[in-house]
Amino acid sequence: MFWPKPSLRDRHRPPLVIKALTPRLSSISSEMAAPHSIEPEYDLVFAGGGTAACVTASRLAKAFPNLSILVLESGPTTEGKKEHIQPGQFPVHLPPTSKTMTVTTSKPSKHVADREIEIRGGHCVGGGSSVNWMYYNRPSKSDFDDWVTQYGNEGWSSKELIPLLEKAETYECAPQPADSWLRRPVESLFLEVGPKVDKYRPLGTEGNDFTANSLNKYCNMPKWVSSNGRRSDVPHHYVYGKGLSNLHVKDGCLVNRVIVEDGVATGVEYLFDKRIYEGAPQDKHVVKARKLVVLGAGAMGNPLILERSGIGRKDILERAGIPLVCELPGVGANYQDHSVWVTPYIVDDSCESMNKLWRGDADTWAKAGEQWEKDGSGILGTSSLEIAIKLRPLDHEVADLGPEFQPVWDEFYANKPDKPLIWVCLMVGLPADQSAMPPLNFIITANSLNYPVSRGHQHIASADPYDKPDFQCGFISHPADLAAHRWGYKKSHEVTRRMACFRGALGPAHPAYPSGSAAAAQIAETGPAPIDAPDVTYSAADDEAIDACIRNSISTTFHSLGTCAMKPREKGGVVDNKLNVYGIKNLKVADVSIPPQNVHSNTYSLAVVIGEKAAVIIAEELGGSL
Ligand SMILES: Cc1cc2nc3c(=O)[nH]c(=O)nc-3n(C[C@H](O)[C@H](O)[C@H](O)COP(=O)(O)OP(=O)(O)OC[C@H]3O[C@@H](n4cnc5c(N)ncnc54)[C@H](O)[C@@H]3O)c2cc1C
Repeated sequence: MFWPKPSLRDRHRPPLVIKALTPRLSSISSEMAAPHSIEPEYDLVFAGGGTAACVTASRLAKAFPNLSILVLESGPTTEGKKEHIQPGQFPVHLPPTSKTMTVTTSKPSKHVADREIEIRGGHCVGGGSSVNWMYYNRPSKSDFDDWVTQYGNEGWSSKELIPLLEKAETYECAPQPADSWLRRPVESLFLEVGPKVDKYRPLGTEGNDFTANSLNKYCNMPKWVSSNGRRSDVPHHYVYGKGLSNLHVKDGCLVNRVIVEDGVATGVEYLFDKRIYEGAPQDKHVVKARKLVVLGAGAMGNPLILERSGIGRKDILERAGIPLVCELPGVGANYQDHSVWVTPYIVDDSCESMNKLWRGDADTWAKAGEQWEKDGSGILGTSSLEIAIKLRPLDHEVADLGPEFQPVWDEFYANKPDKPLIWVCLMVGLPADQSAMPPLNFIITANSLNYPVSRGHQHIASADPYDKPDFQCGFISHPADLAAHRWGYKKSHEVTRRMACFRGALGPAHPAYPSGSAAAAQIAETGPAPIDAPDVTYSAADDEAIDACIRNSISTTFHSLGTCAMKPREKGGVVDNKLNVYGIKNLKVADVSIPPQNVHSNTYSLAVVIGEKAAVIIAEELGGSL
């Protein structure tokens, strides 16, 4: 969810790297010269073997046993590896040295205090589903319906997509047993204190029901973790061991470009990824696709493959020396994420947390490992993201967000009651390098903006597939986004500072208020405020301090999307409602690069539903059904 890099003027902060956990990464053989033998031709070829691609490919492989399907994934395989199975291990994928994640660095921008923000993405079979934080959050109905009413994508309404999402769902969200480590005291405290602090926002039971009923309630949230404590990733549930002999998933295969002949995609060019298979020869190979090429390289990968194939904005291709095949200016535009402001707090030792595990404490690892082996329970069996509130300003609160936000409210939110503005979640631990910090007990609250107005882009900088792209995340470049984060922080802080376990805000990550203000006095407190204490009052100068802190700290939820938008070509679209790339036959895109507009939820569920929908579309075109 976050992995903030200190700003240039904030170098004193510790580098946020979980060094202690790094050695646990599995090592990947560097000796194989030709890691795979790949046939010269398949019926379908997938470029990228992430979340959505694995869903689509496996559904089709099962429904059409005579169809040969190749999936080329640039990252390593995940089969049977504990770091992809044990939920509590998710932070091991985050360090900069990780081979299971890519890091894409956004160019510095004045909106984020000239910082370079790093965005991580899954880089392994299963993509994000194999490394993410497993928080299960569903979009709202209107999120899908907007794709039809605003962008003309027939077939993508909530009525059509929700059954597909439910088909994929196997998670269990029944109440947890009393002795479960899930819903620990600190989380119960948040759920208990929240409704007392804010009389308009009660305790709820279902945070995830597609409608306005989920909003403005303090709720338990489900996770992509099964009752036996296993990560619900896509490959272990759709691909590995499923007897799909016609589905060939090859790891360490980096797709360079799509081969287009006379306007038809006929295959892809790939090479063995030297980051996975060190020393592998770097010559390029071609594999033909008899029927279809499907891009599933995600919001970060697809624009790069398309542009290297000559499909994209003319000036970008010219700059990289790539001949134009199809002019499609929308490729790589429209980049979106859910920007997040993570605020750490110190809590007392009564709060059982993940901190010792994530600091690499050997004893904690040994005990947690033993317990997990026994029955999948304990801290290795959870991702520790269990509760949330989806905040939507009430009518009397909208004015508090200020004049920059009002037009956005009027245009986007006012008539869509199922759209929250910010979701706040609490994590019982600080998933970052704590080696330079005192061994205190930390929790974090994370305030994520659901529908940022700000946009970024992802483009190639050259024709070299290993080159760093020209990436701009665009965070808080629109003032309404800043206003929304400011409001969300004030709301969640009122709850956290009243929890009995509260022992202070972790200084550098919170605003540096001007001395003498009420906010400055409050932020220095080292114990809980009474439930009936007045809310903090903020002066204009305090708000400026908050804004500065947001610019200095804002980060990513790793929910990159929208860079190959499904909308009309003349409006910057890249694919039509059947996922066909405009201007090229036999080429589709199927993953979270296609949403024309954001959804409020975390994006694993979105990737799965897009994968399911893509399978339905392709099955129909193949003359069958699922
Ligand atoms: C650290 C992290 C935490 C997250 N936490 C959550 C969470 O708690 N809950 C939630 O709902 N969502 C979460 N997400 C988001 C969610 O996992 C992703 O949005 C989703 O998995 C994206 O699916 P996708 O199919 O679009 O792309 P991906 O799953 O990213 O798949 C794209 C694949 O393509 C491969 N690829 C890229 N370029 C090439 C190329 N040229 N050749 C071959 N292969 C290529 C990549 O290696 C990758 O495996 C998280 C994501 C991350 C990274």
